[in-house]
Amino acid sequence: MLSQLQDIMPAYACKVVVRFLTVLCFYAYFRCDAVPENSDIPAIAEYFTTKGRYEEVNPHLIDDILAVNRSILQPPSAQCREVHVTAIVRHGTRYPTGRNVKKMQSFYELVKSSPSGRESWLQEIQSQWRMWYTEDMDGRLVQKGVDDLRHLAVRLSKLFPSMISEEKLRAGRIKFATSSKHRCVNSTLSFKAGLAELWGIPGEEIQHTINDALMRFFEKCTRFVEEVERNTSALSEVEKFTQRPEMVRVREKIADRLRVPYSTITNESAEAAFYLCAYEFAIRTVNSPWCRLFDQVDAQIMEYANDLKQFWKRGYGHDINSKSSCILFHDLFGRLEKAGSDHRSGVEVAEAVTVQVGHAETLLPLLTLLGFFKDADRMTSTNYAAQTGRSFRSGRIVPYAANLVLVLYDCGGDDLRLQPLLNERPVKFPGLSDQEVSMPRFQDVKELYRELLQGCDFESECRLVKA
Ligand SMILES: O=P(O)(O)O[C@H]1[C@H](OP(=O)(O)O)[C@@H](OP(=O)(O)O)[C@H](O)[C@@H](O)[C@H]1OP(=O)(O)O
Repeated sequence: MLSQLQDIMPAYACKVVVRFLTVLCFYAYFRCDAVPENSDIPAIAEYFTTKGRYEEVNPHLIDDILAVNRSILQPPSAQCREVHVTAIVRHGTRYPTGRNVKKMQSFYELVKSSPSGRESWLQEIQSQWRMWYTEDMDGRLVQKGVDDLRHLAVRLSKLFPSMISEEKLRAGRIKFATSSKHRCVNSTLSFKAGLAELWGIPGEEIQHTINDALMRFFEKCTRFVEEVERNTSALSEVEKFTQRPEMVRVREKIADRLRVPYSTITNESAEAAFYLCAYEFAIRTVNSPWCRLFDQVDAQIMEYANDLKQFWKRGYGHDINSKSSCILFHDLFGRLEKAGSDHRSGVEVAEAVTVQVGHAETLLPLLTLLGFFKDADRMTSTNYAAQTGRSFRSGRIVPYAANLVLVLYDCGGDDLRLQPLLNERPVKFPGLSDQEVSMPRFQDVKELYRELLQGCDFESECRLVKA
């Protein structure tokens, strides 16, 4: 090329042109290339929201899945004894739902028919990777999800050895309840199997009940179903965000990386690409080539899009979202109250431990009702830039196997304490000031939620008010 150039221009000019063309070629190559990945964990794994692994919230478990740190539990005095433990748990890692498998299959066909990639990651998708997801997977629990719950059971028994114990299990003082969905039932069986293996007892002897009134309250709450679930305008901010510049740019960058027209990449395409990256990692622990379609900025925008859905469908977006969990709130505090009064009157607490297995949409409305992760500004389609520091990040709150654990302690002299933990880390009840010192008094917690304890009636909250 240089010789041809020299025929038409002076030598010094040739060098300038060649240098410019070289820089241009490098720019062209890297402009379309995806994010360089050289680790087992996708650089964007923290942004997978409700499709994220539990380990991203507790990275110490990557090296030791059974690691616990009992020093995080700091009762105010050595005489404090656990009276009752309640764990409300999301099921473990699961397959995509049928609806998302369809999106993923369509996007895979689109990428297969895109121009042959020069990049190794695109060549891998187009010539090696095979679509293995099928619609009949339908959100079922995967082996990783079985392990998630088995390991959680062992860790919680190590954290609370006097409560989650073989003795209490054999005495029938550990009760299990689950959503009827197969992913939750199988998660419950896995949790029980974890304990059975730990203590060498047959797992099938441990009973559990199906309780959708508690674990799937959102289906039973008529006002939620009519005003949110079946009302597309309830999620209007979610829809609007798909047309905002941030999300438009994400789609354009995917199109650039695939060298297809911008019109080819729809919002469902971007979702499907993100899900393929997230599920390949969560289910197979593979940093798949699909993740190369997103850089960190793209992933943060995809995270916001899903958090926006969780905010408006399960969180602070609509009051009925949290009020639909009143039935679970009263079940929880009613049991704590009974355990406290039985213990104080010298009666054995019949239900020492309760394990309830549900969904992300079981936990998020309850956490919202309790005031957790409430930010100063509501999440909308237009304030993404101002929300980058938000606390309402669903991947940090309800990853697979997420768990809200409440421990009631008797510290003597009528001093009952209540310690909340989320994903095995102590959290502070929002609005209680003196928690810096130690776990709050149960009485102070009840005072904090007095209005809810006296009201929050599921039937009246969920009754559809005639227009
Ligand atoms: O986007 P999908 O279809 O996966 O959404 C699922 C929910 O999954 P999530 O949004 O939480 O990742 C699923 O919640 P899960 O805790 O059971 O995984 C929910 O049960 C299912 O109905 C879908 O929720 P949606 O709100 O109906 O989209």
